[in-house]
Amino acid sequence: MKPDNSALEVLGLTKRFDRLAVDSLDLTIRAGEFYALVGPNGAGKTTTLRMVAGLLRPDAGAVSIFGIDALADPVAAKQVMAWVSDEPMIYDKLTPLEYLEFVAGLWGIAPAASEPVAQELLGSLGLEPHRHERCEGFSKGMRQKVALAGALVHDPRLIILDEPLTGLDAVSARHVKGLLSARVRAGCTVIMTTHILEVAERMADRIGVIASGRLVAEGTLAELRQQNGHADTSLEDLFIALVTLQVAA
Ligand SMILES: Nc1ncnc2c1ncn2[C@@H]1O[C@H](COP(=O)(O)OP(=O)(O)OP(=O)(O)O)[C@@H](O)[C@H]1O
Repeated sequence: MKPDNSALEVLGLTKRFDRLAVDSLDLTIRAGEFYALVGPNGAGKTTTLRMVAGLLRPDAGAVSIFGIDALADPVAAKQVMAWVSDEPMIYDKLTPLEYLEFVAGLWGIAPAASEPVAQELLGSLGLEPHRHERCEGFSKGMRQKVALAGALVHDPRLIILDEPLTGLDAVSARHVKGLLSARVRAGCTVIMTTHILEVAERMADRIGVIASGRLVAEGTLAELRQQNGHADTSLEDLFIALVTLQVAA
């Protein structure tokens, strides 16, 4: 089911709660691309990514991560990916450095190997001055960055983030965007949900639009514009047009 260069292949992914949240979704993310998933509130973005990350069992469908069947072998799949929730949980009594060393230990990475990685992550996220302070005194944005650093400490090839920029100030947002772009340049694949369409427009190689649990459009910004028939439309206008069409259908 996996084309040679795909990082993630989702086929027929379906999840129903009291109503259908993800509706037989097909999605292919190429290795090395920065992919933004956008869509209205309740469209099924988080539910899709939680199933991909192995946190929620799909009712139907298949998930392949670099060729690993993530439903049959979730441990192997988790080793090559990172999941960063929009509600991060970290250990408050630890300092960022201790937290990263703790997470690295869970992955079986020796402290001698993890420490330079942790220091580099904290530096690139602007947390270096706070590395020896306990997380309990941190703001929401600082906690988000510690959680992101923790998710990257095992050097995942696929990084999946749910709304990573929400609640971050401009400086922190720039740190996170810089870190993610650097990871993509180094060959990682990033999938991110966002409501900040400007971020999708500026950062993503391709954008997927989800509505009512289905992928209703996908492509580069130029391709989306072409599909919509307006060469100079903003992503916001395209988004509203696509989503309105979906609601009317
Ligand atoms: N644990 C749950 N129990 C019941 N319903 C759920 C649960 N999680 C999600 N849903 C429902 O599934 C649908 C999709 O929700 P989801 O959180 O995936 O949307 P989303 O696109 O991420 O939205 P948002 O942009 O608001 O975060 C919604 O109708 C939501 O109410």
